[in-house]
Amino acid sequence: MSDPLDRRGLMLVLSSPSGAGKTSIARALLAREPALEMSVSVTTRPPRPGEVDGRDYHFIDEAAYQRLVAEDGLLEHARVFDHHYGTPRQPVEAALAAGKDVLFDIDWQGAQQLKGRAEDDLVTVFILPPSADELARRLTTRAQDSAEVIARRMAKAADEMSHWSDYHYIVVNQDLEQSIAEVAAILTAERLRRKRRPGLARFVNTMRQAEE
Ligand SMILES: Nc1ncnc2c1ncn2[C@@H]1O[C@H](COP(=O)(O)OP(=O)(O)OP(=O)(O)O)[C@@H](O)[C@H]1O
Ligand SMILES: Nc1nc2c(ncn2[C@@H]2O[C@H](COP(=O)(O)O)[C@@H](O)[C@H]2O)c(=O)[nH]1
Repeated sequence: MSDPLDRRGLMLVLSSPSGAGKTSIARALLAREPALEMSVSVTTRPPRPGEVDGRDYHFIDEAAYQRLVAEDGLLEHARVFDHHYGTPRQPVEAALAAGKDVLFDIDWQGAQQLKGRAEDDLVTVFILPPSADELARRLTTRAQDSAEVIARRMAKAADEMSHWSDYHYIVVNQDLEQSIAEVAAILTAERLRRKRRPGLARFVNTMRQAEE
């Protein structure tokens, strides 16, 4: 009998203005979801204190980034806050082929590019902060960027937020635990979608035949 749980992997995208909480939600989700794999982006920005190469990002220089673009090694890529960011193609394709789900922490430009390439497999979530003041507070208390970088990110927040309505789901990240639970619920529901479960038709047919 075919496995009724047999299904296609999905691509779960989290976007938000900088500091709204994508990384915090993503980390918690990965810790509780063994079938979920993080897409580790490449970036030309320097590492923040505590960031680990290969875990948080693959930190690369401009020449390496341009090579990846030229050889079509990135599934999507964009310039964000004066640096280049991109999603390495091969690990995502390998994970999806193995039936795993992949989590992306990317901006609206990246989400738009993925939509153009893999709309059927894509589930997008926009994370909003509870207020502009709280967003500023989070960026400041994270204490990992210079005052200049924080000011630049705050200045871009309104523009980033203008893309909220292009996303399938919206989570207002006031209480972190609740936001994690909400994104986990989205993942659970999307995994159960009929279109992602090709094994179901045979499963039901086999049961129906057994009844005859
Ligand atoms: N619900 C919350 N309540 C209070 N603080 C939060 C909440 N969610 C996240 N934070 C804190 O806000 C700061 C920014 O969060 P985080 O780094 O997850 O944001 P981000 O959206 O990934 O930002 P960036 O796009 O710049 O990487 C962190 O210090 C984090 O601990
Ligand atoms: N389009 C893409 N955007 C990305 C990717 N990796 C990260 N990001 C986004 O960049 C900003 C800034 O990130 P930070 O780590 O410097 O704070 C944030 O919105 C990320 O979601 C990517 O591969 N492609």
